Amino acid sequence: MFITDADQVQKIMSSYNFITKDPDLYKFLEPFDGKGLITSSGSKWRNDRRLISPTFSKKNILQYFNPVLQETKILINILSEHVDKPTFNIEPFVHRCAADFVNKTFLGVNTKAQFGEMDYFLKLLHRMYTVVHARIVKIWLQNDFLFQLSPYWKEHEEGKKVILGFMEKVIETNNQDHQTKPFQPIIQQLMNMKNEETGFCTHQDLKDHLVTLYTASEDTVTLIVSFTLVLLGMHPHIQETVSKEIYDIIGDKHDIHESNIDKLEYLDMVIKDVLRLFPIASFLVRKSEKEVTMFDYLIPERCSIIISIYNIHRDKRYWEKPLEFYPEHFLPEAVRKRHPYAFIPFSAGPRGCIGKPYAYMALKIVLVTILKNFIIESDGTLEDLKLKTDISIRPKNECFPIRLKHRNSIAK
Ligand code: HEM
Repeated sequence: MFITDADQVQKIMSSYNFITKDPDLYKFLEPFDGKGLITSSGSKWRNDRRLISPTFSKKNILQYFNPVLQETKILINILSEHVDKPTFNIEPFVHRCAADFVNKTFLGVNTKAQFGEMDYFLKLLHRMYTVVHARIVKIWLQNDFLFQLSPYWKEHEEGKKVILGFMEKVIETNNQDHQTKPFQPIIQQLMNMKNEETGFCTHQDLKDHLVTLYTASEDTVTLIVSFTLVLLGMHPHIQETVSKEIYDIIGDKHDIHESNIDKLEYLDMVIKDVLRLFPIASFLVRKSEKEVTMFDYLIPERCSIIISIYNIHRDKRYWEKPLEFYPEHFLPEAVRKRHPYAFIPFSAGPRGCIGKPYAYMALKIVLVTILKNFIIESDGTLEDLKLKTDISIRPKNECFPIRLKHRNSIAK
């Protein structure tokens, strides 16, 4: 079943009959994610989700504000080299920065991805999104024997070795690291939950959850920052309105502070319209746990339901300018009038994204800090951005071209 109607999505997503992901598709993530939150189901998912959720509450993730900001300031220094230089692809720079702050805040390790230390790892990780997606969409690769004969197999095995090996090393290092940090990384919080009674969190649980959280965060945040910068470069008047808001709320002498986050309302609208145009997961697949009648159809047990977020986000029934970058879609009165399930970039309901508060915080820190320092320029129009999708949605040529100029003083 293919769903593109917000009413139907609401019924599916808020029902416990549809919280099982389609195992025939999600099983290809399991060699990496094991039984982490994205791939697990049933009581394992329910228990783990209940235990992990408080770790990602808006209040708890604020302790990561400064570590994310510190890494972003390193990014600014690196980007300064590109001021007044020709067009370049911003994505690898944001990706390395995101890797460093995710490593710090989730895994409790200090890395220097921004200085090239993790380039092989990040390239391999990126490649795995393509390999896993290929297995999902190319039916012949779903057969283990044929997959092992394909050129993807060697990469898949190398990816497993390097990514899982990295997580093992991180867990080992964390067990030996008794220094007190000004914040408690996610790994530490998960380890503190170790409990014989609940059975959580074994070594395997820890590894599965860390790989899942890692892969769910670094690529998503990188892509949304990169898409936003390209769109702001294409729409100078929107960029100036954001810059003015930043100046009014933060001024040009200080860094962004955690108390500013909720006040940056126009920036929030900008990010949301980027999430609308480029929903990281362009579609979701759920499986019915039992036979039900819904919207006048009999949905049999184990029926696959495909929810096309991409189509809903560009449907003229819900959006005034569906194919344009138009942050005003998120003015409070427009939001009030719209169906609540017409905008679901983080999915929704019990299986909605656990990392939403972390994502919004990181997106705002990185975008504000870049926009306080630079004016972004990019050529072309939104229509020129041809997309493809692997595990995430991204430009077909994987390039986010921009130019930078110094912003000496933010728009006053
Ligand atoms: C802009 C950033 C992000 C977007 C657009 C996004 C989007 C999504 C979507 C659409 C889903 C549902 C996937 C599905 O049903 O298969 C999801 C689930 C999930 N996301 Fe995110 N995500 C983002 C950032 C993050 C971050 C930063 C984390 C890490 C904390 C994270 C962790 C997860 C996890 C663990 C799940 C599975 C939840 C469950 O099934 O219980 N995400 N995300």
